[in-house]
Amino acid sequence: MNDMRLVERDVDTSDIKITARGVQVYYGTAHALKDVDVDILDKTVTAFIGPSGCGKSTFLRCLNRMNDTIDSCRVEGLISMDNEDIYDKRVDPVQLRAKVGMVFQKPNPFPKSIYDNVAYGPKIHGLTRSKAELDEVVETSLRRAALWDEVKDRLASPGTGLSGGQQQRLCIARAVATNPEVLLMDEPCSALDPIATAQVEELIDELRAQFSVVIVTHSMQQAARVSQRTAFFHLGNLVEYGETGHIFTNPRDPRTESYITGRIG
Ligand SMILES: Nc1ncnc2c1ncn2[C@@H]1O[C@H](COP(=O)(O)OP(=O)(O)OP(=O)(O)O)[C@@H](O)[C@H]1O
Repeated sequence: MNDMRLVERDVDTSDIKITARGVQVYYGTAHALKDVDVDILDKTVTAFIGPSGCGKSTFLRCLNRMNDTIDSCRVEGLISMDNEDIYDKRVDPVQLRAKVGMVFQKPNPFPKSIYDNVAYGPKIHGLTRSKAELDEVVETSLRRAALWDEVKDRLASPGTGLSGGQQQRLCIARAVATNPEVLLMDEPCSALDPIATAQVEELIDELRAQFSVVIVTHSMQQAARVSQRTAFFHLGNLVEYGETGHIFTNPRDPRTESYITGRIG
């Protein structure tokens, strides 16, 4: 961990965007997540770290109800965004996922043009009134994802024809096109080379000016580089949560220390 570049960035806000209280997740009878309490801050990057199978992705998927799509999965407890229960019967999960966007481990552009990949969300959610407005949203989103200059002359080409790093930035553009309030990223750089990883990390830092970003990562260096808050999970428990610099230099719990020093994992 000696080469880790610990960046002590200020957390710009203390506004809480998402609150979780007593969250339990079961897959059938298997208890995957146990009594998780956490406050996720607005305009902040929060990293979820921990050994494989500890429940990071499961908890991430709770935050936009992606677990609803898994038949065996049951979520208990309270998760609220801006003080509204996201599991309330009146909440439409499709609308929720426009507000809480997600980028997955493997870039997964739709088999459509670059333009249509980005235009898809605004179209289905009726966010634009004219072609000119939609064009503008597509351009702005591609610019926010630092991809515009590379694709502006081939917007009609298939998204799947881009490089892996470009495809992941296209997926980020697609996620930001619906103007989300939270962006969830599940190991977004694991399929990328170091250059594309650096581009996505830079982008994450820029995106947090506009909204809350939650990232699952296996790379502690990445967590230290991009996040201001870190949550360490172990065996389905949220063991420790706090400022990233603090978690990496002065963890309170011996399990956190063992993980960051490479003794468990
Ligand atoms: N769809 C599923 N059906 C059944 N069990 C699942 C499912 N998804 C995850 N699990 C189980 O829930 C537990 C937590 O898994 P999860 O994928 O959330 O962990 P993780 O920390 O994200 O792991 P990794 O770092 O390997 O991606 C594991 O025991 C896993 O086997």
